[in-house]
Amino acid sequence: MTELDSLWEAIQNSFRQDTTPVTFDTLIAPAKAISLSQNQLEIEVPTPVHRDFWRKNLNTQLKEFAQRELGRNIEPHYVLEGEFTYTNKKTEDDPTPSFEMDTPLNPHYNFGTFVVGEGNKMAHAAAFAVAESPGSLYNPLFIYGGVGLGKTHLMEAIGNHMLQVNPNSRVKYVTSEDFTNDYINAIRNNTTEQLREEYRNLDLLLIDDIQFLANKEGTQLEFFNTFNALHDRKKQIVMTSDRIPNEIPELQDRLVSRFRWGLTVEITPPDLETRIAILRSKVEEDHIDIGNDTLNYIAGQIDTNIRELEGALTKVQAFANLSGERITPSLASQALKGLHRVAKNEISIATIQKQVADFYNITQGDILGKKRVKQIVMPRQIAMYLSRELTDSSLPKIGNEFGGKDHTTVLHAIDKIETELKKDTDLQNDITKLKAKLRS
Ligand SMILES: Nc1ncnc2c1ncn2[C@@H]1O[C@H](COP(=O)(O)OP(=O)(O)OP(=O)(O)O)[C@@H](O)[C@H]1O
Repeated sequence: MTELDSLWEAIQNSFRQDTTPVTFDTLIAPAKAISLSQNQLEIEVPTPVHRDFWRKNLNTQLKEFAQRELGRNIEPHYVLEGEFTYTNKKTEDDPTPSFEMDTPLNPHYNFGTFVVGEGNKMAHAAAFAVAESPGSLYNPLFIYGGVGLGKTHLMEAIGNHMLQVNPNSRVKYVTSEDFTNDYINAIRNNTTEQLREEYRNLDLLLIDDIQFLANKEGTQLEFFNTFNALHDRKKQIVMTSDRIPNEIPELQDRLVSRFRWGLTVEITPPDLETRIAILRSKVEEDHIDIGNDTLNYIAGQIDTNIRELEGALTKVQAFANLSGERITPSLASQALKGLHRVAKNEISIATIQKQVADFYNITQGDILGKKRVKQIVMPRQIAMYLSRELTDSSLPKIGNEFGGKDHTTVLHAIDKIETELKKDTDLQNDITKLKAKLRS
């Protein structure tokens, strides 16, 4: 063993004794010492979140441990393992938590039950770091990604962790719709002062699905003031959304810029290994007897949404209970018959364009083209909307497949259709028919 290896082993052991197993596994164990000179120890870390956490929370201890081992002072230097796609802005310093909770968190949504994979490791590390250092490391933390990928799970895990460390912490979890309703009710009942008192004295505010603040001017102003009050006092704010802040339509610029003060992290759909690991952890937790081959089969059927993945497992279990048969890949295939047809990857953007064009008696060329007449613009926007709904494609990819259009055009189309859908029943019927056709 080299001097560096034995030094690092000793340092890691000291950290292991000094921290909880989950902190150690998440933030300390992934770091590796890569070189040691007279006074500099170079440490490689997997993500910028790890680097920030080491710099801010572990640096002093690291120097102490190294001094104890080597008998001299060293200066740690952190380097990143690779490049990461994330947006990071500088943050503030120091807080401490204390509380009472009126929105119960789901106790299952904790870090221990969260399976870490390629698509969520950055979000997981950031959430954990925030739970360990609320208000100081990344404030706000903004987690975004597709439906059913674990955003709420991670967000509530932060709350559960904080409450575990300090049961008096004031933690509140709300969806942005709850926040809106609270605000409207407070105006109606003349209780805005109480509402402010409640929200502005929290240690941790978790706001889910923040995109629903779009178009709500009054609520946005109230939220802006709540945000500022909490941030000024170095209290942690965590938000989730299906998209990045500047893609949320009609969100005031001052909110967009505040949302980007902290860290914005994306969760992307899990790869096959992660899906299998999620299923495995679920069957172990529920003591279900299912072989790896069946788990592989189920994980192969659903590749986008973890909620659907869990639903598929439940379906297979129910099918086995009803039929009294053992769970095998062939039983799973029977139980999930028909499911694969609606799996997102089965439908291509080209098929959507063709079906929509046929439905509205125009050509696929019209859909791809640039004509701005109403009879074409609306079907084009519907096709873009369905491409987002029924495939996994990103906005730029959809734009590309629609004759090289910009992703903001796609976003605009989706928002337009979503808004129209709220009031136009003919459009609702058309979309239902088109979806049924595409899935048949
Ligand atoms: N990495 C993971 N490990 C274990 N379970 C997970 C993981 N990711 C998601 N889940 C589970 O998948 C389900 C859906 O997750 P969650 O509700 O957090 O998704 P979401 O991204 O908030 O979805 P939505 O966009 O609908 O709000 C939950 O039961 C959650 O526990």
